[in-house]
Amino acid sequence: MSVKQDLFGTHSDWLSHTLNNAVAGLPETKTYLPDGTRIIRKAVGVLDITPPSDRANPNSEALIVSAGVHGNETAPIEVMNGLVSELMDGAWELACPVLLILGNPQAMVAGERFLEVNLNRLFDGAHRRTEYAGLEEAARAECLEEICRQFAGANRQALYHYDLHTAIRPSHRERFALYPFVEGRNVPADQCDFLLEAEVETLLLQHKAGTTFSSFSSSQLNAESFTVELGKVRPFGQNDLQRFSGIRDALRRRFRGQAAPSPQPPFDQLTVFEVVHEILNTGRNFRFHVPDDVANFTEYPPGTVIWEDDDTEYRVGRSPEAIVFPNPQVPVGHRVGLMIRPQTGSDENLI
Ligand SMILES: O=C(O)CCC(=O)N[C@@H](CCC(=O)O)C(=O)O
Ligand SMILES: [Zn+2]
Repeated sequence: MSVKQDLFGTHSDWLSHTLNNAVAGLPETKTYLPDGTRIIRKAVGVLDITPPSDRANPNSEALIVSAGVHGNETAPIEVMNGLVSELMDGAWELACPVLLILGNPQAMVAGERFLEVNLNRLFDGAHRRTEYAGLEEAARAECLEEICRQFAGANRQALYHYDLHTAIRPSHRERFALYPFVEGRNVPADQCDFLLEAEVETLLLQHKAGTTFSSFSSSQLNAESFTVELGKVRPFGQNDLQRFSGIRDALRRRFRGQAAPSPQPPFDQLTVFEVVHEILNTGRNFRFHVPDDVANFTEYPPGTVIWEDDDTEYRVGRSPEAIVFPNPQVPVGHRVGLMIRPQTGSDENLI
């Protein structure tokens, strides 16, 4: 039997196997590529891939790469599936341990952001909250956390996590990354260069810890983690994958253990914003004053009322602020959007 058959049965590739087994609880399966690379399918949509022990890992790193945490954000899923196919077809050799994750297979089948609850709000233990008991997404978050912990425990190299997404709204900045907040943590310069290599020119620094996948891996696994927004949400088959070649090529370079190129024009300057306010649906007659169709990074002048409820309101402060991820259709307590402004002062959060 071929490696593909071992892992994916009659299905042509990883994505097809994942979509066709989204509700199945398949047992763990292990196989080896002809070059000795070990592939373990830890769960549906989760591959733990380790090069032979005598192969050099020049960048001394282990990588977690995830996509499809939101089921309708399909382009990064297609990018990852393509890289897995290349590896399995022997197009190149893997140099470092990688954990590849398609986050929410059932939502991918449904073509929806999520089924019952937003998976990307359930990490860092939030899946244990009583209101989420018995939900598919809570079980998936728990499963993914455990697999990531095992991977981090088994691979003592520097750990990196890139959680790949696409955005619901159009955006004045096509690609941007979010750096989860961890007390005392600064963005390493080599990670800024990696984002530029992936043609991601904008970085948002979170101002408080959250319950996203990247927050979990950075705070609990000590990974350097980023949520990376790579373009616009589209159904499977409708993505222009050329627009995603930056992340594809940059990830492939890391997987192969090749040296980092120095940033090249036009992708040689990272623009950094800081989150100044997270808008939450307070549930107290919450009113959101940002129109439904507004693009990410739309700027509002000082004094603009962004939201209000029966007790309070939020106005833009002394300098202009921009909105990211505006979405009032979320449950009470969940995020309606982020208010950001260009990073002030020196680059104190960058090293
Ligand atoms: O376009 C949108 O409104 C959402 C896109 C998306 O899924 N973004 C992530 C960002 C996670 C983070 O803050 O690190 C999300 O909302 O989960
Ligand atoms: Zn998303």
